[in-house]
Amino acid sequence: MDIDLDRARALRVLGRGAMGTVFLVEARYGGFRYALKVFDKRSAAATRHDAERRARWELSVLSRLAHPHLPCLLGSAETPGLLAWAVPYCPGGDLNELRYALPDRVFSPAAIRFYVAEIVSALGELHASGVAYRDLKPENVLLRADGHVTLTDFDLSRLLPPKTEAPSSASPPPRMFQGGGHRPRVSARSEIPLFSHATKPDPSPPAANPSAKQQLQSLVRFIMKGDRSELSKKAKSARVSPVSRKPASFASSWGKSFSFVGTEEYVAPEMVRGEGHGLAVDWWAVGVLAYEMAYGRTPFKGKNRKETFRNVLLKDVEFAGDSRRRLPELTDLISRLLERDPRKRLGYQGGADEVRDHPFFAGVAWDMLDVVSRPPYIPPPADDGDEVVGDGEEYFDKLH
Ligand SMILES: Nc1ncnc2c1ncn2[C@@H]1O[C@H](COP(=O)(O)OP(=O)(O)OP(=O)(O)O)[C@@H](O)[C@H]1O
Repeated sequence: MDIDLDRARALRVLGRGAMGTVFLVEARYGGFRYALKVFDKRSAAATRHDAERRARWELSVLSRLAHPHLPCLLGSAETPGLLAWAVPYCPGGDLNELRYALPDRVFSPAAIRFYVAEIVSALGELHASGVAYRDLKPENVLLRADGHVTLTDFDLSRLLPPKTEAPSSASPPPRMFQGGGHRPRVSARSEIPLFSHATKPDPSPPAANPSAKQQLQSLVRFIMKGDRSELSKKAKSARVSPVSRKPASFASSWGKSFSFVGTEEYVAPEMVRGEGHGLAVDWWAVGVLAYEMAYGRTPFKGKNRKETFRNVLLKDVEFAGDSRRRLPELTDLISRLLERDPRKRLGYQGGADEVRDHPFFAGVAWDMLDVVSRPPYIPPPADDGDEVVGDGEEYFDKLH
């Protein structure tokens, strides 16, 4: 479905990444807000590292997602110079920002259980569809207004069948990628008339239309003079993103990728060794994330990248103080996720269900995470109306 920018105004820039700029956009009628990610095909970054292919891949993945802790695609638009898509707005910032706001910069075991359970649930859905996320880190875990989480940033994700057997003509393609994808659950949000027509997401690249084209060209100009102060503030707490955005190698054997992507402190040993990797890299990253939430630092960080990778391959995970005694389940979960041999790692054999069954998650209502679990932190009501950047309103008016 095409984005109808005639019904929208840009409020501010939410974030800027390697793949584009994300705006907070408000529907002119009804006031519904959503995030609009804009990829400028002609930017310097876009011409490097196969970025356009990654942007299209991200859009294609989003168009098929339907899970409470994964973003759903609200709409998209394309011009010769731009590709843009809308997803629900998450006003609570990300898990990294939240951790930095905590007095001792660590989460309680209960909060870790809550957030990691939702992340495991989201990864389980992605893996069931054959997609390895490959970029799990706190900066990519966004907080919704109700305090539940949503993963963002799918450009490094990759379609990988769950196991590494040779391809068989009898094996069906992963369910998300069968014949146009499955129809997402319709959320209340997607029924709001933001867009010119409400149909199920189109997995193919969106068609350009003249009006959207003009609007988006102007949007690029708006981006260029956008407010960077908000962004530089945020960058301080955020790790620099992926280690590499080289084109993914498609010379991969079935079920494994040999590309090297991710954020260095979160990269799994099999990826460092370059021996090919599968979905288990995401379970490794869950272990790193849980460790960072519990101890306020990642387990393998070195003085430089080389030392970090050496640590990933060789260093024993240190559990500070008496945490093995105080937090035996959490310590065990982290140890089993940070198993260097991917075949022995928790989640390798039994997928997300194996992780869900770990004693740390005892009592978690997996089927009703979104309903019965009380988030440890509810973001204050967003006051984004006061933060309109530049001439956001006039800018959209000029488009007509
Ligand atoms: N739905 C959203 N709601 C609120 N903020 C968002 C949303 N989506 C993205 N952002 C903000 O925009 C930033 C950049 O988004 P995203 O990570 O998708 O872009 P990217 O170009 O792929 O980034 P990266 O360089 O990390 O790959 C995020 O870190 C986040 O701060």
